[in-house]
Amino acid sequence: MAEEQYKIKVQNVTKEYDLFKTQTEKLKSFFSINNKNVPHFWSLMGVSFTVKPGEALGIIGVNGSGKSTISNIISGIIPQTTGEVDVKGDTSIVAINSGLKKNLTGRENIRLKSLMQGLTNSEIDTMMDDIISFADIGDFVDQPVKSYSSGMKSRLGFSIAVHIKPDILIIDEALSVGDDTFYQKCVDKISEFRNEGKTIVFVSHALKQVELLCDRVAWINYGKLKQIGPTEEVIKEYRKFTAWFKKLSKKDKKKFETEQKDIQKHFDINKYEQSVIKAETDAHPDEKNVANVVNHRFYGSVLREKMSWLSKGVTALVALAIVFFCLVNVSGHTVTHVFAKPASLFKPTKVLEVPNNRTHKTKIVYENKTKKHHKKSE
Ligand SMILES: Nc1ncnc2c1ncn2[C@@H]1O[C@H](COP(=O)(O)OP(=O)(O)OP(=O)(O)O)[C@@H](O)[C@H]1O
Repeated sequence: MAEEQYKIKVQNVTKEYDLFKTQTEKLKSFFSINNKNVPHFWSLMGVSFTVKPGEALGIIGVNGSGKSTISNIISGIIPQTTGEVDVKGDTSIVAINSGLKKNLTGRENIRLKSLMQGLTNSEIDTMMDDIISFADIGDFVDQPVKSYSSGMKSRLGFSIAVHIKPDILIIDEALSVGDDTFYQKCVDKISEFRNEGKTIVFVSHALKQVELLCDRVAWINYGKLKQIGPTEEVIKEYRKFTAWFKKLSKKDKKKFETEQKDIQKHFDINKYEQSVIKAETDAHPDEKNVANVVNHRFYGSVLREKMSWLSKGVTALVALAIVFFCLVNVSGHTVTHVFAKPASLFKPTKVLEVPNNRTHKTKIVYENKTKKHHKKSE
């Protein structure tokens, strides 16, 4: 069987957040044996899909459903908690709140983002005027980005992203803040991008834009992939859902949302893994090692975000050793002396400088306890 051609593949991807209330709570959790009291939230509860080369995939869903989480994971901005993410090529993300450094000017941001994408300074110099002219932000290009409106940030971000010509362009709600003229320029640029056979992931609430720009759509619903398929079909179902939701009373809306969020809070990753193993074993009864393959897919490509007990122990030991050697250094004793007389760690040797009529100073070292003194040099 020929292997499926894809540009992006996400498989069994989850994202967990710890909902700490304070920084102290976060610090305490590092040292605590039992973290069960910290509430968890699963922004994604096992999402799988592929994006084919040259395809424009729309991602839709209500607020907080996990759209930005998945687009940030694909772009490599945040890591997934479990699952496999395979992206074949460079990505460039345009999002309202990502990518631009607010203390740098527009021009500096252009250079920084382009350098990060692997372009050389001379390539950037050649593109600079085009990027500035597309963004159309006038003299503001030499002002710090923190002084920009959200529309201006979006213009600059979009302009940089399309000019550095990535293989995959990810647009997260960035068109929603621009005005009509800029929006049309972006649509034209995206179409141009599509005609060049580049891959696009387009996250948006604007269903009309999605209909116009996307070949297929993924509907993410409270952390799960509810549906993926041809744009028309998925948008039709999504519209039915939003129409149903709008008709609910305020109380029922609240109840529905709370129920969904509760499912996300109580998601059990181990149960999910078992369900994937079962489904894959049922689908391929002759395959051996399904459990190992699934476990490797879940955890093989992610760094554990939480430290194991062994790592915590080793980190604590290293920290203690560093503190010990600092104290030994400050005390002025040798390590063997401190081991022989641990109390001396807190009784530093005194160094007195006695002036004399020679060209260098004479140091007389007094040991605290004995008050003996030794001439170190003369
Ligand atoms: N750093 C974080 N810590 C805790 N929860 C987070 C964090 N980032 C996102 N979330 C939660 O994850 C869920 C998904 O967020 P995400 O931003 O992906 O949603 P979205 O679909 O893009 O929403 P919107 O349409 O409003 O942009 C939300 O409930 C959000 O509160």
